Amino acid sequence: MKAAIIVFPGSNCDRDVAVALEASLGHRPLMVWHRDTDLPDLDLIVVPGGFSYGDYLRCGAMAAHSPVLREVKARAEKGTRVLGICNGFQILTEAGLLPGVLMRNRDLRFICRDVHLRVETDATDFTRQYQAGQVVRFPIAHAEGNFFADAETVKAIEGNGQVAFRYCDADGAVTEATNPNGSLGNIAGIYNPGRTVLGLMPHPERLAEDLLGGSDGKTMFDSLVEALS
Ligand SMILES: NC(=O)CC[C@H](N)C(=O)O
Repeated sequence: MKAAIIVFPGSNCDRDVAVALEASLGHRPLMVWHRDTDLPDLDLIVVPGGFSYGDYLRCGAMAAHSPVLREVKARAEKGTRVLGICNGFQILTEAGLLPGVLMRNRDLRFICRDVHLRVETDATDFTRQYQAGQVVRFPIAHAEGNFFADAETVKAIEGNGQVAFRYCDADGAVTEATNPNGSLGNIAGIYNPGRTVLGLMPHPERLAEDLLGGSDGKTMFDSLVEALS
C-alpha cells in the first residue's frame, strides 16, 4: 500500500499518524507539504489533525483551498482512499469531499478526553477488521467537532449507511449523555457515498499501541493495509 500524509503549517498529528501507519505498513509513509501538487501514485491519502493555517476564519476553511487539496480532491474522485482525522475531517467537509459541517462544540469549549465509539459498519476498507456494533475507545481533542447537516443531508447520510462512528457509552448505547459536543445523531465520523473517503473527529492514531494506553486505533490502520495491499 502506498500512503501519503498531507502536512500543513499547523498540522500537529502528522507524525503521530506516520508512526501509527508505519507500524501497520512496515515502512514510513510519504510526507507531502501543502504546496506540493505533484503526488505519486497512491492508495491512501491521510489528512491529519491539528490547526491548519492557524485555523483562521474557521477550522479547515483555508486548507480546503490549498494547492495540495486540489490534487487530493482529484485523487478522491478517482477512488483513492482518503482519511481525514479531526482537522482533516473539518478540511474534507470544507472542501466538499464530505457532507455537513463541524460547528463549535455545544459548550463552546475545547474538549480533550477519551470517548467510546460504536463502529456502525465493518463493510469498508477503513473498518474491515472491526465488527459492526463493536465499541472502541479513541481520544478526542477539538473545539469544533459538533457535526451538523440539514435534514435532507442527514436523511441521505443515514439512509446510505454513511455514518462511520457514533459517540456511545462503554456498552454501545447512544444517548444524549454520551454526546460530547452536540453532534447530530451522535455522529463522530462519516463516509462519502462510496465509502472511499472517511472523516472522523476522534484520533485513532493516538491509541494505536498498548504503550499509549490502548490499541483500538491500530485496527483502522491494519484494515487499510489489508484492504489496499
Ligand atoms: N486535534 C485537532 O485536529 C483539532 C482540530 C481543530 N483545531 C479544533 O480545535 O477543532
